Amino acid sequence: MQLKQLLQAIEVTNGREVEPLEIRNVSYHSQKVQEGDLFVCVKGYKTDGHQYLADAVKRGAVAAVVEDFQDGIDIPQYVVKDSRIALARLGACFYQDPSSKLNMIGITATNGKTTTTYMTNAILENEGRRTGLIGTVIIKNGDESIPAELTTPESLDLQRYLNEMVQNDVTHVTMEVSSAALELHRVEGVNYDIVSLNNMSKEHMEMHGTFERYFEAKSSLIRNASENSFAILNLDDQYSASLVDKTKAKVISFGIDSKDGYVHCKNLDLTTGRGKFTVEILKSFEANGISYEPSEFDVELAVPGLHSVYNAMVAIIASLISGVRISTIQETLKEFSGVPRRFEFIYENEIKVVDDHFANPGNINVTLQTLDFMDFEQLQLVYAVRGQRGATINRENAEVIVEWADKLDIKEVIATRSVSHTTSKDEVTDDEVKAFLDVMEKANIKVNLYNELPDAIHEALSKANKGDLVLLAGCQGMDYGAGIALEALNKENAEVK
Ligand SMILES: CC(=O)N[C@H]1[C@@H](OP(=O)(O)OP(=O)(O)OC[C@H]2O[C@@H](n3ccc(=O)[nH]c3=O)[C@H](O)[C@@H]2O)O[C@H](CO)[C@@H](O)[C@@H]1O[C@H](C)C(=O)N[C@@H](C)C(=O)N[C@H](CCC(=O)O)C(=O)O
Repeated sequence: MQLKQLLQAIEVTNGREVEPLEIRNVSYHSQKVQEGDLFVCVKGYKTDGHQYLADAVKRGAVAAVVEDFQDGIDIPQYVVKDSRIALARLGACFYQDPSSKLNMIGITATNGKTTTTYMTNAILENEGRRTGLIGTVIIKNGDESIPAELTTPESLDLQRYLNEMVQNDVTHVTMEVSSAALELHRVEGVNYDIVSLNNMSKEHMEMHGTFERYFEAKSSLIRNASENSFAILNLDDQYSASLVDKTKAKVISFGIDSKDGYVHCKNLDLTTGRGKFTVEILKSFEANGISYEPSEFDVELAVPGLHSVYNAMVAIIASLISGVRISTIQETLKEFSGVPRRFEFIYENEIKVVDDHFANPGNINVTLQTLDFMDFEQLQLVYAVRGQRGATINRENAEVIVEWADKLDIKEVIATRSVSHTTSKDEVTDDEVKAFLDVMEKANIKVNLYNELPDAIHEALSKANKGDLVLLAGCQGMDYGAGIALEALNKENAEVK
């Protein structure tokens, strides 16, 4: 693509004449630069991309987009105010605006993004749509998928994936939109047909600083949605509800408690472990040429918990807007097997073992609430202290456990200075551990602290009696915590036989 065409996508402030250059590719990491690239210098959290411009030139960059002009560099430099925004717009332009050729569904929330996108994708797929899925676990393009590195990829990579999906005849893409992505302009230039913000609670203070800034980032997905799009908002969540009149999008609101929206979830029954409820369309709405008049239909949900019902409501409404038949929605949700590490039953025998990512107060609250709906003898809780997220989140996580301690009969917790989602145990600080321990001590809950996760898990398993439930809370899934537990349980079974 010609440099001139690309630069029309961004605002260059140093007004230099554009050289007639053919650009092979756009890149933002010097080590990935190849001959003929336009290199975008991004000021990051760890380092400054401007420092790598000389290296990028050596590797073949023929032009650069910078925030600060760099002396002694022998290629044309185009100065912009914000190179992350520029990177996103250049990506959309280079890949010929793929999102406008796709039905794009953007899902945000503090908790439940992954489950909601999986549910929505499963419904669309069962309706015979060719789908893409982008999120924490995988990036799926039609029949193929690769493991994901981030929840929401960097803007340029995101545009590349979307373009690959267009090339592969995908029609519907459901994606998780993280607050980090919104803060760092990764989805700038993505045209959404449907957006949703389902719930908000404290998370990612290490990036946003305050809850207000976190909400500011999250809500921008809704606030910036176009008048041609739909916004699905949850009236039972005060933050989601506050956005009803803050968007140009057509709002389809819903609630379980609230009956003021377009869609109401009633007759909710969670006693069997599977959610059962009735979706009642209270106010008519039209989407993609289909009119939905006041009516109702029943849904059975294969995954447990009230939070799953909220996630399902978003998936159901997104599917109705996308023109999916109600029977497909019902059949899919009845069979939906859930998402790895989101209240995932990894073992169900004399004892049950549940793996949960247990990341923040909001998600811990719904996880413990789900346990409260269930029948079991004693809970054995293995809490992996969260590293690199600060003392506050560990203190607040502990406070939620304490809030549920009476109801769930938690008198003892097995804790481990082990891995969190992104860090190794060596990076868990004493402050982070102490913040958790202090709250537990005050509440008279005994903590057995282990350095190594396997030791903590073995203790929990050896303590568990018939009918007990072991909760692996933040223990890094099959590749670590759940894997260790399963190996031990399978070995034990083999020995018994
Ligand atoms: C805090 C954060 O989000 N950081 C992301 C950000 O990194 P950064 O801007 O700080 O980059 P940096 O490492 O300082 O480098 C600055 C620039 O120099 C360039 N560079 C760097 C080194 C080099 O040799 N050459 C070079 O050109 C880099 O390509 C970059 O452009 O941009 C990088 C490129 O896209 C991301 O990989 C990186 O994600 C890090 C790994 C990360 O862990 N992010 C997490 C917090 C995140 O985004 N999480 C959310 C989900 C959160 C949730 O809901 O749980 C997500 O969407 O995944």
